[in-house]
Amino acid sequence: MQNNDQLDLIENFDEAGFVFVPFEVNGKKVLFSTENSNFLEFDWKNEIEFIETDVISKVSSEQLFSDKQVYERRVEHCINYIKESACNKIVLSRKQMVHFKREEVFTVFNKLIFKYPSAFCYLWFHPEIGCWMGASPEKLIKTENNLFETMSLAGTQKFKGSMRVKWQEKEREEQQLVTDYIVDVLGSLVTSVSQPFTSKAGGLLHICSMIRGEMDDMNDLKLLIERLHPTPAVCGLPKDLALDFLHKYEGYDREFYSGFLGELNMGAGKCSAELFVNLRCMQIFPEQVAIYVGGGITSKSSAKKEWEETVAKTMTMRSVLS
Ligand SMILES: C=C(O[C@H]1C=CC=C(C(=O)O)[C@@H]1O)C(=O)O
Repeated sequence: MQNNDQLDLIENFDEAGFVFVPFEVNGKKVLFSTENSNFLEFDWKNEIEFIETDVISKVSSEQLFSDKQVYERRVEHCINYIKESACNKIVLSRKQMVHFKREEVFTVFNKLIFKYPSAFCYLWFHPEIGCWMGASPEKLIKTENNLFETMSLAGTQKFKGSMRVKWQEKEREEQQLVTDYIVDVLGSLVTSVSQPFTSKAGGLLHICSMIRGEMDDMNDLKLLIERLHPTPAVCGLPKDLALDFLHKYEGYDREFYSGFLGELNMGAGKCSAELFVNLRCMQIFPEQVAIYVGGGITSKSSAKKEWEETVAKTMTMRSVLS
């Protein structure tokens, strides 16, 4: 917890503290520095209790109907653009407004950490930026001295009780594009790439590959981040064309959704970091929340399925809001 209300920004990723970085590379990169923060520790497993219910927070059917029409039209436009341009993939997204009582923020966060023990769960607030909460399944980068690990995560289907699932060509291709991009931008730093495997994130399954490597200098974290962010798991390929499309047609500002966040322990002889992509997240307002969701569009996408995928992704947050 930062012990003042200053807004400290980060530039070089050679600091120590907790970073919160938006999707746009030129946006404000916020740092809660270790120096200006107090640390509170508690064993949440003994402190809180979560009773699972089947209640999902409601969105009116009129709202869903109009959101669906707008999103499906955007997806169709995106598919046509991909077919006619040099773009292979664009990760289109939207935000879903859901009713919420701000007083419930800590109850909701308790539910989140209980429900998604393997995700990176966070609750973040700064008076000048606002309040965000999320349960990210995607590691952007983890470093320890000069060793690093990153992840290629893409392709989505609902978890229906088994991890032994079949992946369609569209999902396999879309994940391979992310792996190829990461291997390409990190070049000779990469030492190993795992086979793709199925990974579970709440009620969803994704295809994942782990990519590991060695930095020439253990202070090269900034360089790695600049090469990786935003990856084609949240933006698209080629990056400049995808970004241009998103700026023109996505229709809203992503702010911190699909940016990244996490701990930096750099300087004073220390060199480690663990940063996560800000997915499965929401922005909290006094009476409602904005849940952010997206999906990778390729020439093989269907607008209806892409809508359904984003609805399934909203459930990660909606199922703790009830
Ligand atoms: C962009 C999101 O997910 C990414 C990560 C995993 C699977 C994805 C997909 O199947 O499209 C996305 O690339 C999101 O959850 O908002």
